[in-house]
This record gives sequence, structure tokens and C-alpha cells, in this order.
Amino acid sequence: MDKPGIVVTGASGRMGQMLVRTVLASPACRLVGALERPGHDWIGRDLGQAMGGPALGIAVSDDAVGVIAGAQAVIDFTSPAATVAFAELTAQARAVHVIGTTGLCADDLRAIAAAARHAPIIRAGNMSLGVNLLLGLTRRIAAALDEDWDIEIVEAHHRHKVDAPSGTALMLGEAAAEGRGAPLDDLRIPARDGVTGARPRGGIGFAAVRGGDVVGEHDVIFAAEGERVVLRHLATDRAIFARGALRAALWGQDKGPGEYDMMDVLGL
Ligand SMILES: NC(=O)C1=CN([C@@H]2O[C@H](COP(=O)(O)OP(=O)(O)OC[C@H]3O[C@@H](n4cnc5c(N)ncnc54)[C@H](O)[C@@H]3O)[C@@H](O)[C@H]2O)C=CC1
Ligand SMILES: O=C(O)C1=N[C@H](C(=O)O)C[C@H](O)C1
Repeated sequence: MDKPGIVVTGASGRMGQMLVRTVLASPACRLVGALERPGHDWIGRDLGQAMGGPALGIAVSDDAVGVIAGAQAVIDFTSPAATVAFAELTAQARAVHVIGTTGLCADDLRAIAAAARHAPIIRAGNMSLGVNLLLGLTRRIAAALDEDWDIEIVEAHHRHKVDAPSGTALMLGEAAAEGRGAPLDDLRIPARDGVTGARPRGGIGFAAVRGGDVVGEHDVIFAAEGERVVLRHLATDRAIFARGALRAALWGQDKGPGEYDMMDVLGL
């Protein structure tokens, strides 16, 4: 059987370019298309040349219907609105949709769930091995410690990031809430600003730092009287996310319709 053909969406983006390089370097798949948003100045240009290298013979396109129709997998790190549209098109093509996009709202998640009735969708706010390992540790530690231990999640990202808390921070928060035996919505402490009053016992707090070129840093802090436990993940190279996403696209090739995450892909 032919190697799976992969389409990268948002091909000019920070993750898009990293994904293009990762797919091209893999002997297990072929790059068959690159999508950008209508009006982007890469549309119609050769992808390799637009990235500052030799020609690849793949023109960057805004024809999502036509490009996705020829794919076995779509790797998508774009924006929530684009991802919802790609979910429907990828499901129509019965291809695997790997979603790295964060900042998705409840309506977006419902649309993605509807698309997953027709084809596999693998979605995670963080595709790295390290963060997915940290999810299990966070759940276990939160389950072992009582409410004398306050849980705070602190994340830092580059100045261009548009959503907060990060997708990873929310995943870590969900893991901590699961350890505490309650939904995150019940435990989440609203963002602090002004006279907030004392910290609610048992709540889970979030704080976001934005600046410079930080790739992604996450601390899960368990703080009690007299001691603290801190779990930390530092991403220093976006290649970790791209490798995870490609692994998910290949893993999904023999999977039936449904929603999956990186814990499924990694067997964690
Ligand atoms: N799950 C994970 O492991 C990771 C997730 N992310 C998430 O991925 C997303 C993208 O991040 P970056 O690459 O840093 O952003 P970026 O802004 O550099 O790239 C996004 C790209 O998507 C393109 N785009 C927007 N609408 C489009 C459309 N309708 N059709 C085609 N392309 C479209 C934009 O033009 C842009 O080139 C964010 O939500 C971010 O949080 C980022 C890193 C890791
Ligand atoms: O926008 C980013 O850059 C990142 N986004 C993801 C998130 O929201 O957690 C993953 C990673 O931290 C980088």
C-alpha cells in the first residue's frame, strides 16, 4: 500500500513550517498538500521556495476541499474557526484529522465531535511525550494529596500566543481535577485581578505569562503549609509537537471513526 499522503494546514505558521519539515523528513509518509488562509501571500507559490529552500513541486493552496480530498491525513495547527471547517472536510474525505489547535470553545468541540462520527480525529492541546506523561503524574499526585494542598498551574509562552490559559494548562487542570474527583469547571478559579479575596480551598488556579520567544513552559504547583511539590515541563523546540502530530497521523490510519487523544496514540 502507498505511504499515507499528508496535508499540512496553516503551512506558513510557526507549527506549519515545522510540520512540513517533519513530514518531508519521514520515510513513512508523503506530503501531498499545503493549505493557507485565503488571501495569504504564500497562496500559489511553491511551498519549498516560500520556506526559503528548493522547490518541492507543491503549490500552497487555499482550496481546502480539493486538497483534502486527496489526503489520508490532515495535520492542523491553525485557528479554532479554521479547524472546525477542516474537521468537516476531513471527515467527508474519510481521512485522519490531527488537531493541535487550542482555544476551542464548547461549540467548536461539538462540531468536532460530530465530524468524528465519520472518521478518526486525534486532538490534544499538547502533542509532546513529556506533557502527556505529566498528565498521568498530575492526576496521581492530585489524587494522593488532600485539599490542604493548593493546586496552581503556571504557563509561559511567546508573545504571539492568542489564547490563555494554554491548551496544555487546561489539560493539566483537567488531570488535576480528575485526581480530585470533580470536573474542572467546578474547581477552576477565575483569573485573578484586583481584590479577589482569599484563595478558595480545593480550587485550581491558572496564571499565564506571555513574552519573547518562549516555546512553552508549564508548572503544576502543589502548595501546602511548609512545603511545595512542582511538576515542570519545558519545551525548547517545536519539533516535539510536530513529531507527536505525525506519529498520531500514522497511528490513526487503521482506526475507525471516533475521538482520540495523544494518550491513546502513546499507549499511556
Ligand atoms: N497541540 C500542540 O502540541 C500545539 C498546539 N499549538 C497550537 O497550534 C495553533 C497554531 O500555533 P502557531 O503555529 O504558533 O500559530 P501561527 O499563527 O504561527 O500559525 C497559524 C497558521 O494558520 C493559518 N491559518 C489561519 N486560518 C487558516 C485557514 N482558514 N486555512 C489555512 N490556514 C489558516 C495562519 O495563516 C497561520 O499561518 C495554536 O492554536 C497553538 O496554540 C502550537 C504548538 C503545539
Ligand atoms: O501556542 C503555542 O505555541 C503552544 N500551544 C499549545 C498550548 O496552548 O498549550 C502547546 C504548546 O505549549 C505551544
